[in-house]
Amino acid sequence: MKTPYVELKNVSFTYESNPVLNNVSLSVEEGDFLALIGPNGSGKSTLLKIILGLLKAKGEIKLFGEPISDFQHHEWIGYVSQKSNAFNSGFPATVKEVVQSGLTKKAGLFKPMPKDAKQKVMEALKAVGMEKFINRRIGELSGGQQQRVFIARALISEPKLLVLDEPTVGVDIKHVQSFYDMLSELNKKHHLTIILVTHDIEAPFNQISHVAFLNQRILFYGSIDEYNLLPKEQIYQWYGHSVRAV
Ligand SMILES: Nc1ncnc2c1ncn2[C@@H]1O[C@H](COP(=O)(O)OP(=O)(O)OP(=O)(O)O)[C@@H](O)[C@H]1O
Repeated sequence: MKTPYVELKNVSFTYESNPVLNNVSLSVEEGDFLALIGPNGSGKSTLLKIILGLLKAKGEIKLFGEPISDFQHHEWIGYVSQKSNAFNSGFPATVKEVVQSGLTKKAGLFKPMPKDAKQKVMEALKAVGMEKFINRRIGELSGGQQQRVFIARALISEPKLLVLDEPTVGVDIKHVQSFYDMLSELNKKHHLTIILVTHDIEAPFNQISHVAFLNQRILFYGSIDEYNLLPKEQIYQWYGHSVRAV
């Protein structure tokens, strides 16, 4: 059996006196495309921060087979946070500069850029369909385009696992499908394992492989085929009153 990239067993977390995660267990294997879904405030971002080592939780957490406390290869995990695409039009950095800044994770802040930096920037931009925008100012792009640039920035350090927190926030509704198509291509063609956090249960899930439904605890975890067999009313009920069945 392959070693899971992420393995959580009975993970619990409390902010001061506010319990947020209760006995969460799940695993992400190489090649998976996992959607972590749940309503606002259900603990999704907190769980990601625990996986990224930014918050310390109770329970067992292993990354690439190692206990998180021993894990050193942080460059294996690319992360794009929820509010990464909040630039105003006056922001001076170009797409090239933003993507290239992702190389410092691998090269180290004060080391020179590798000689093939430009080529790597181009490859990362091609993978997200943004190569034509290399010399544009990041602030002049749409929310969805900026999000793609931030994914390219994460890809440039050649991660094995890409973690995306609500990547379609700020993406125009008519571009959401092509955004998911791009992620699917990264998963299938570039063999990238992906964890995607979203509170959107209407997202086009046809390209993902697994779903974990979180609301403080895991209410469902399984393949997309198993998820699709769930009665819609059940999913809406898990969401509480924030979403109505159609
Ligand atoms: N730094 C913090 N200190 C205290 N409580 C926090 C902190 N960050 C989040 N919380 C609380 O923890 C709970 C879970 O928050 P979290 O951001 O993990 O949820 P989420 O599922 O990602 O929500 P959303 O979909 O709205 O982004 C919420 O009740 C939130 O108010």
